[in-house]
Amino acid sequence: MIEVKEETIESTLRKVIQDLLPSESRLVSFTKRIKYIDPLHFFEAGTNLHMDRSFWKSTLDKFTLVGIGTAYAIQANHSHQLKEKWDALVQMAIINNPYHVPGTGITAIGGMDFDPLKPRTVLWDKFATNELCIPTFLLMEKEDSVYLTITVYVNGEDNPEVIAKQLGEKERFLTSYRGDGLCKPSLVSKEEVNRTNWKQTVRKGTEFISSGHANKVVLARELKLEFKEPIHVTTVIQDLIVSQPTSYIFAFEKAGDCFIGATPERLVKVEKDALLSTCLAGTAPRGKTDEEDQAIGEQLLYDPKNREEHDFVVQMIKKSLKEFCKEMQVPDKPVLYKLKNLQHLYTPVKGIFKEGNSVFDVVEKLHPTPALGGEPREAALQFIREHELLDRGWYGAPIGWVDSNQNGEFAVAIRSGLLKGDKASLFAGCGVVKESDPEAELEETGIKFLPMLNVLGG
Ligand SMILES: C=C(O[C@H]1C=CC=C(C(=O)O)[C@@H]1O)C(=O)O
Ligand SMILES: [Mg+2]
Repeated sequence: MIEVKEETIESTLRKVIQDLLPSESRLVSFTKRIKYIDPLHFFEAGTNLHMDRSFWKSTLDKFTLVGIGTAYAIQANHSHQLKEKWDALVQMAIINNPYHVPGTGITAIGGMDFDPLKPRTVLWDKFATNELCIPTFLLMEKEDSVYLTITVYVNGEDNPEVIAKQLGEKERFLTSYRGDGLCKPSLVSKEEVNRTNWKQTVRKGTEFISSGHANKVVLARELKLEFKEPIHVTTVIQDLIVSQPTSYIFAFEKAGDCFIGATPERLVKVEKDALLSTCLAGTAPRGKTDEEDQAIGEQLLYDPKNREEHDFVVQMIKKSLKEFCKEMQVPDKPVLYKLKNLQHLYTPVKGIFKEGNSVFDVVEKLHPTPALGGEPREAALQFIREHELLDRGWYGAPIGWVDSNQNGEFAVAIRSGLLKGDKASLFAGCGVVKESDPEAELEETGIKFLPMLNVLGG
């Protein structure tokens, strides 16, 4: 990667393009600090330019990314190819970024299939098996500082003046847009897909476990929704930010379809040499009063079935992260993680990241953890592939971002749904262990639909 400093887009492009052969291409990026603008205005403005959009927010870190358009998309059949392709691209890139803050310089946002071996249905036809999108315009907000990175893929025959002018016009539109046009969705129908069959699948899961084939299998189901008019994505994001302040809010749009959610589950965060991960499994509802809520929480903390579900995740993450960390801190007991609609057992993991590894290596090693796949992984995946009546697509898989300075964060895409115009599919799963009761697991998945269902007017 070549770093250049203190030039305009046009002068940088001119120099880069004149050195390229007609058949050669380069990614060129330019980061600057801009005055405060509302990230949701910027996101909404993207629809008017008919460009795909992406969104990521970690409310706790006061960190937001909004991507508009696609300067370059990395698609791959296998997740390990993402890293190879990303490294090759960044190595050749021309990066003009005087700031050493995560989420500046070339930054990509993306996700992947939960299980690339499960045959696809039309539901997810717009989404690649693995995809990283490097947006043309990327807004990064940290605390109250806002940065804009403009990235473009040029070849030796491009005209620097024309490109710079077009980018300038779009930038002015995106950064000056003020209309929010918020519009609440009106739900007209709701269908729990295969509700009865799903309980039978859970029963099959417990039999599979009792007969010694696995210890845990995570099974998911789908809720189909229909609306009066196409769902307004910006409104959904805004409502998720307000209702789920302790979750990551994400949205990834592809040719009009949008995968969106509010997940509490961090898979991995890498910033310089600090690594963070999360074990999240074991669930109970919130109480209606403080006393009831505390009592439910206490019960969850000591409930053997939920502790077992949780412990498989802790053991696996601990074991998997050893090779990546010089030091690691993992508390030996979970605490409660409270969300608006439910509470979880939670064990945070902290480590000192060993040099020479990347966030992609960790994602590949961890996915799927027993919070989404099961234990042991292969037997659980085989069971899910054969018996789950659902195309998970990107649900339950890593979703997140990475930048050219090796920072990045991926969450597990749960509490999510796929919006397709005036229709939506929501997904929710639960950890099935030997003692699982199908009716109780059905109820648990029912609560897990709520973060998305509530903001969609259900
Ligand atoms: C699979 C989901 O949740 C996982 C994460 C936390 C708790 C879980 C549980 O208690 O079953 C699940 O393992 C989902 O929300 O769709
Ligand atoms: Mg559970």
